[in-house]
Amino acid sequence: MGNHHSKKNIMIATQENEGNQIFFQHTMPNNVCFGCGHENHEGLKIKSHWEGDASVCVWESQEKYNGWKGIMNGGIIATIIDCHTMATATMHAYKVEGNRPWNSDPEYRYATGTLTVKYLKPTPNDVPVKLVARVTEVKGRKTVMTCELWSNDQKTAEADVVAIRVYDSSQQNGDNPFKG
Ligand SMILES: CCCCCCCCCC(=O)SCCNC(=O)CCNC(=O)[C@H](O)C(C)(C)COP(=O)(O)OP(=O)(O)OC[C@H]1O[C@@H](n2cnc3c(N)ncnc32)[C@H](O)[C@@H]1OP(=O)(O)O
Repeated sequence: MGNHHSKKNIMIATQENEGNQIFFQHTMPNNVCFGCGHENHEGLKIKSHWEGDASVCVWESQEKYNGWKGIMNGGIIATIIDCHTMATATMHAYKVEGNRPWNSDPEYRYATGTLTVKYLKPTPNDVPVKLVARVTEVKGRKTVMTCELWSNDQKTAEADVVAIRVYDSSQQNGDNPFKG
């Protein structure tokens, strides 16, 4: 059992650390989220990483995520922005605490408080998109971010996002709906 488990972890690490790139989501086991969970086999499986102070996600859509034919569905755009920014808020919190790993204590979890997307141009659904998020403010349990969506060299959407820290293992008392 123990061996089986560690083999599985090794396999995940090999598959997912493409090149030497470490993606935020690959340090997050048991993540069943539709947008970013690698345990959600029907999900979008986005992958985010730091490029300096910005977090970046390159994601390739599929035909089933069309809005109008050939144009990416707006809800899917909101979903990838949501997941990329929640992972960014999470990893930023760990980064400012000495870049400690996600599986170290205390464990923090974030949920979307507010997500405002401005759709600027149609986003082609048949070329990879790039998300670029930046933390603009951390205040109490809130992390405020901007996120841009780029298709080729065109910015097709921009978002303002507020993530709220909804779980802190050092403060946990009683039930927490986000701990499941
Ligand atoms: C680990 C990485 C993997 C990530 C995977 C999962 C990513 C998935 C992301 C999601 O889809 S999460 C699901 C969608 N979001 C939710 O279900 C959240 C539902 N809402 C809530 O549970 C509560 O409304 C919430 C926790 C967001 C806030 O309630 P609280 O009672 O904790 O907030 P409180 O009233 O104490 O306010 C704390 C601060 O947050 C601010 N705030 C509260 N709700 C807000 C809101 N909705 N938007 C923006 N700011 C908000 C509030 O103004 C205040 O700021 P200040 O300290 O500056 O005064």
